[in-house]
Amino acid sequence: MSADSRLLPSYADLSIASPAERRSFNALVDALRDAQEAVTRSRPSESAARRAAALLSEAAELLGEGVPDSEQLAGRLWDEPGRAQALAPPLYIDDVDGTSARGRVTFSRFHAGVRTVHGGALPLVFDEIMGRLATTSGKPFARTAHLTIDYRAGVPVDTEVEVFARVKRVEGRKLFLSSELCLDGTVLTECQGLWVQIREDPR
Ligand SMILES: CCCCCCCCCCCCCCCC(=O)SCCNC(=O)CCNC(=O)[C@H](O)C(C)(C)COP(=O)(O)OP(=O)(O)OC[C@H]1O[C@@H](n2cnc3c(N)ncnc32)[C@H](O)[C@@H]1OP(=O)(O)O
Repeated sequence: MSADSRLLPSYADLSIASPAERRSFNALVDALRDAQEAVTRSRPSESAARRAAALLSEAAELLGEGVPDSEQLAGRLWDEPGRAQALAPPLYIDDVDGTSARGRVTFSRFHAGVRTVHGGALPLVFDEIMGRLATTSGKPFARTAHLTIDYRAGVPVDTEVEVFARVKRVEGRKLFLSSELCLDGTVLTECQGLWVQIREDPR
């Protein structure tokens, strides 16, 4: 896959892994997402639960103790939807320019509370799209300082919803952004956010 540099944050480093390593690691994270969802949906027999637990433990053992976080790939494959981490659902970012961003996401039962998406899972997506918007188009590294969420209506699982974000104004190092998650033109959840460009890049 050839990355569209317009969609990537200023700090994305695509040279951290070869194309083959990227593909195999991304497939591993996809399998982890599938396992999370399968566990959530299942009601296994005692023996099936024990067998599945043993297989998952074997996979964890195979992966070993890991590398220092500066070398990890999880969360850093910026051109992959979900950037190879399994905490947040994969966000497909379709467009980002200097002032707005647009994407799509499908939550599944792993992220559900009672029939609708859990209120703690939604900020993962807002932080992702607004964070991407705050740091693309040549903007320097910035951190999330403040988020306010309004839950207008429940977000359904297993349904693709659209996510929009925009820069409302910039005051020095402060970027004020807003974002909303919509289904068929109806706003389900909205978010106001403040990103602050840090004085010194720590990376
Ligand atoms: C899905 C999971 C995946 C996991 C896979 C991970 C994979 C890994 C990949 C790498 C990922 C990289 C992604 C990076 C993005 C983060 O890391 S975001 C993480 C969450 N955010 C944080 O941890 C931020 C913690 N806070 C801070 O670091 C500092 O407080 C900040 C936000 C940088 C600000 O610090 P500062 O520059 O010293 O700010 P300061 O000079 O005090 O204030 C500047 C201005 O901002 C205002 N301000 C500051 N904070 C606030 C606030 N909270 N409210 C209102 N105003 C504020 C001040 O009032 C001030 O305003 P003015 O007086 O200038 O008008």
